[in-house]
Amino acid sequence: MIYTVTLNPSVDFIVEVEDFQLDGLNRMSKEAKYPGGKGINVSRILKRIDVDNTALGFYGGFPGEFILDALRKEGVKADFIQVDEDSRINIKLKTGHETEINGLGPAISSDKMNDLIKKLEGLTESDILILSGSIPPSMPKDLYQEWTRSFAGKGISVVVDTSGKALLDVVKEHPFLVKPNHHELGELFDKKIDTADDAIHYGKILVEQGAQNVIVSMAGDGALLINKEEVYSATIPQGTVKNSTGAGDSLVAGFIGKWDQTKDLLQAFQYGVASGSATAFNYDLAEKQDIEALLPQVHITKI
Ligand SMILES: Nc1ncnc2c1ncn2[C@@H]1O[C@H](COP(=O)(O)OP(=O)(O)O)[C@@H](O)[C@H]1O
Ligand SMILES: O=P(O)(O)OC[C@H]1O[C@](O)(COP(=O)(O)O)[C@@H](O)[C@@H]1O
Repeated sequence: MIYTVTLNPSVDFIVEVEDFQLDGLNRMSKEAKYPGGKGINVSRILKRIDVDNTALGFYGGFPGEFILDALRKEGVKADFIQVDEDSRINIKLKTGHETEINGLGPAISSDKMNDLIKKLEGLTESDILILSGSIPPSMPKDLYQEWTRSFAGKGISVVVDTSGKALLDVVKEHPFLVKPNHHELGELFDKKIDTADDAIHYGKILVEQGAQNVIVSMAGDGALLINKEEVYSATIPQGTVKNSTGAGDSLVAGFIGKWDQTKDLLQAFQYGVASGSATAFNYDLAEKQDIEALLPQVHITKI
């Protein structure tokens, strides 16, 4: 079974404004609200591609109810722990540019954290654990590292999608997959990454430090899969970007879903990239048919 953990879920409030005025009154030309947070997005895509999974995490207040209700309507299995404060509302402002304003999220007490740990205690070797997104400020900063050490140590495949020091610390604990985008990868080494060669160079360092597989996504400019044995690059389908929120999460979901079904890394990589682009070309996350329509445009080459 695949479990996703979203410590800091969100309502993603997508707001479009034409001719945005910084100091003026702006009116929305289009708006939408979706359940968000990285693990939740992964679970929604997994469900859409028929991969059994359970979403875990914390929820609170009316945004939390919105998130759970939306997951219920889509048939996503969810087992969330209620907290006192409201789940966050993240603003995704579309003005011709994409600007994101993400909230801090509610405080999580150590009792609530222990409730979540209890839910994870039953995981076994055949399970996959996906830890995605920011860690709320009230929780230990090294939580992903601790959990990766503990669960990967039991033979569970752990996937971590995070950034900064949390990511650098996690790779030492041998996660099955990490997926920085090229900006996040550059940040780790204080370098600007503009080329695939640079991305390969720094991606390989994450592998040397312990990650089993590293996917470096570079938005519309390609993606790389790097492990101890090989490096592969993927072409990205052509299309019009409608809303790239959740594109990275869709890549992770497509990759892990296909890996779970086939144990074939290249098929998984191709499916992951098609999933990321299919979401970027849609307003909400992609549907299975959108993903599969893009597969012929994703060509994988060994480097
Ligand atoms: N402009 C784009 N055109 C086509 N596909 C895109 C575009 N932006 C993102 N994607 C798809 O989404 C994936 C993840 O996007 P990226 O922006 O690199 O990650 P993140 O969302 O984590 O920042 C890419 O590998 C690609 O498949
Ligand atoms: O936990 P963080 O890092 O604040 O990110 C949360 C945000 O990321 C998202 O999961 C989207 O992530 P990606 O665009 O990287 O796939 C949104 O749904 C959510 O608002």
